[in-house]
Amino acid sequence: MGSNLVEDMIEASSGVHFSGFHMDGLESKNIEKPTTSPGAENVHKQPFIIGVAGGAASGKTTVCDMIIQQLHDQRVVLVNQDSFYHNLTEEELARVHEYNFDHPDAFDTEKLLDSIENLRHDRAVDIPNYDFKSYKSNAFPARRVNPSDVIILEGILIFHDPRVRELMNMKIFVDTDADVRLARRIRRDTVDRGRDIGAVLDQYSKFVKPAFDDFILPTKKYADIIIPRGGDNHVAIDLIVQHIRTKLGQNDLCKIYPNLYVIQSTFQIRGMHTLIRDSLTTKHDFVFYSDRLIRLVVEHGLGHLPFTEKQVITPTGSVYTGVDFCKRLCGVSVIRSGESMENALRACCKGIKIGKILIHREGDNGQQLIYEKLPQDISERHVLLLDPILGTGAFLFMVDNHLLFAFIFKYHVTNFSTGNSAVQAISLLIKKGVPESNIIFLNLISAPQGVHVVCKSFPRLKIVTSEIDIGLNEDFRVVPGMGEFGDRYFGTDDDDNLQAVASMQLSNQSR
Ligand SMILES: Nc1ncnc2c1ncn2[C@@H]1O[C@H](COP(=O)(O)OP(=O)(O)O)[C@@H](O)[C@H]1O
Ligand SMILES: Nc1ccn([C@@H]2O[C@H](COP(=O)(O)O)[C@@H](O)[C@H]2O)c(=O)n1
Ligand SMILES: [Mg+2]
Repeated sequence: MGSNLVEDMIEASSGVHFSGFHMDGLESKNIEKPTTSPGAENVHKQPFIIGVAGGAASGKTTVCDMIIQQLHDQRVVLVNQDSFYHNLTEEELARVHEYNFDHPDAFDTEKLLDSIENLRHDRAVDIPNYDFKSYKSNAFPARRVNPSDVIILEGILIFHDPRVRELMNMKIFVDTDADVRLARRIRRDTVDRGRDIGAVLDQYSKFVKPAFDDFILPTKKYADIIIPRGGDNHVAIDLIVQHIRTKLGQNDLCKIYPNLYVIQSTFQIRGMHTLIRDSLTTKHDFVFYSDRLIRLVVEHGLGHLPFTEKQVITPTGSVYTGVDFCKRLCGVSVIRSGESMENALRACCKGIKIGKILIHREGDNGQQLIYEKLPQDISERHVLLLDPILGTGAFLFMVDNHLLFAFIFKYHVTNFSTGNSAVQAISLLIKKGVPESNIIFLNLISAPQGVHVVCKSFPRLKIVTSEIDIGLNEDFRVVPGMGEFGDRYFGTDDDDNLQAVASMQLSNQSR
């Protein structure tokens, strides 16, 4: 590629671009469109959903009760899978000892999904109160459950259906020895449920044990946390409660995507954001405060790199056990805005190699022209991908049964210099052999739409950002945003015009 062409493209990339793929003709395709009303998807807070599975009488309910007790200042609701047992027919009731209550088909999973969907959308639901004595789910009045900050789903087979599993932000498996479970079950079923010990043992050997081996135990692999000894394991429960508290204090998107990291907000950080977002801020101040913020994001991103232990001798002759920095690193900036982050990276990582990527729409046929200059051995390096704004999303889709990098298009109008190019850049890095888990994407501001696309498409990559904005406006620009980052940073915006508009808006507001 000739240098003139590259220069032309860099020049062109400072304006608003229609990249890759046009909306025309797309309406009929079944492709999710981004929300155009700013923040629509963000206004409603998503609950933190915890799944608790394990064998019958393993201590699931006990663990849930302890979590709820410790989260006393949060709105927490427990939804038990038992509530969704099918009602038995007269025939089944007559031969209840032959009914398998431990099989996945014993539950009305559609109804459970429906209830959770309602709770997630802020609607109260009526959950049946199952009666283990009469085997009926309508023996008692239903329980009214209100939307909450935390929803705990508990049950022997709560991890069985992938649709239920996918709703969960955290999955816990209570792992208790089979003999302990059986002993507890005998006591519970004879004392609390008025059953005969012979029937309890028959049910156990005929249904409970085989179902545990066939359906419950195989779901243990989905657990994020396995708690041995159930409610006796106070350390595990404390850690879980701490984790939930952290997640509740975080941006909603961090609860959904474990690969998204928003740096802890402080008044200093808010102050810097206030300055760079202010349309009246001078170029000099914009660059100064952007640089400060970028430095923080870079330092935070570096904290996600692997390390090795290292011991040194201090001047007092003592041993200090510390860590050695990860050596095989490289930065990659997405031209042009990403270049504003290079200095901060160089200041933190002496002599770091920095590659560049430019992605440009060529013509109207959706072709992408990609300029890249990357280190030869990039596949062996951890990559810090630099782009200050993650704006719109993009979609991976199939064309003629081929899912290829060349077919990754943006499906709507976007500003080329903002984050949408991230998906193409990441795909290019992966195509060059960089493992997805070796990529850390650093930016200052992310729009939820961009986060959804990047985090879903690349779940092993990490995004480190300093603030998540409300959304995108009808022009697919991040709002509240900060305008054209590249233009403001490199001084190619029409300052006078911008400031005149802002002053006019301010004076209108104060009238
Ligand atoms: N750590 C424990 N020590 C003693 N008994 C326990 C313990 N955990 C639970 N139990 C008892 O065992 C029975 C089953 O516990 P539960 O929490 O209801 O299990 P699950 O919900 O998994 O069926 C209950 O009677 C409960 O009181
Ligand atoms: N009518 C019923 C319904 C269910 N069971 C047993 O309950 C167990 C699940 O409940 P946990 O609280 O122990 O998780 C399951 O093993 C069923 O066999 C029942 O006995 N009668
Ligand atoms: Mg229970």
